[in-house]
Amino acid sequence: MRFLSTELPGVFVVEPEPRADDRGLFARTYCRDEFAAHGLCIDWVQCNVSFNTKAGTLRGMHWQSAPHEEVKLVRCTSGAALDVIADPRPDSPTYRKWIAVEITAENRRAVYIPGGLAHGFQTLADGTELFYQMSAFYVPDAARGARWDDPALGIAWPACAQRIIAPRDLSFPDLPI
Ligand SMILES: Cc1cn([C@H]2C[C@H](O)[C@@H](COP(=O)(O)OP(=O)(O)O[C@H]3O[C@@H](C)C(=O)[C@@H](O)[C@H]3O)O2)c(=O)[nH]c1=O
Repeated sequence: MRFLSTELPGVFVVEPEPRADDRGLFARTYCRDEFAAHGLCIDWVQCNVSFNTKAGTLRGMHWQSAPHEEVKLVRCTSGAALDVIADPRPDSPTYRKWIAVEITAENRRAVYIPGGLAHGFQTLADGTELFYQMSAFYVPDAARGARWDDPALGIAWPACAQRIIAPRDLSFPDLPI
């Protein structure tokens, strides 16, 4: 696996190194020792799947507050999505910074997201499924969110014919500027 750092400290793109032969390919998608060698989380307590019927489905931007911060390892197992990570912590040197990574079933990239950062995605194809490994349990009372179009973040989402967003995700208050 290749661990590629990003402009948001602590966020990594994890790329598999496929071994191809006549049958297809084989690739490691997670290795405890390699993650530990990079100082990354190796203690996953929950795995989630997120299926999205339509292209243009946007979920996020979500995180859990202390002491329930979640590290997330997110990959796309069907279709394609633009995965977005933002820093919603006003006391952070990278407050309001965001990055986007295209994750697809074909490129098999995973995105490693440290606790406390906001995560969301927009699907780029119908029938897109994401698979998450999570370092902490779901605690609904600790759920926090930033709106997809929060001016403090200014995320450049891809254009699409129709964006599908849950009412809760449209109701998050503005982050301070
Ligand atoms: C996240 C989560 C939700 N649920 C329930 C609550 C609700 O009834 C239903 C759907 O939940 P949501 O609407 O919050 O699902 P969703 O909007 O897909 O939430 C996810 O969004 C992306 C961007 C993330 O980063 C994830 O960590 C998670 O927050 O599933 C669980 O039971 N366990 C969980 O871990």
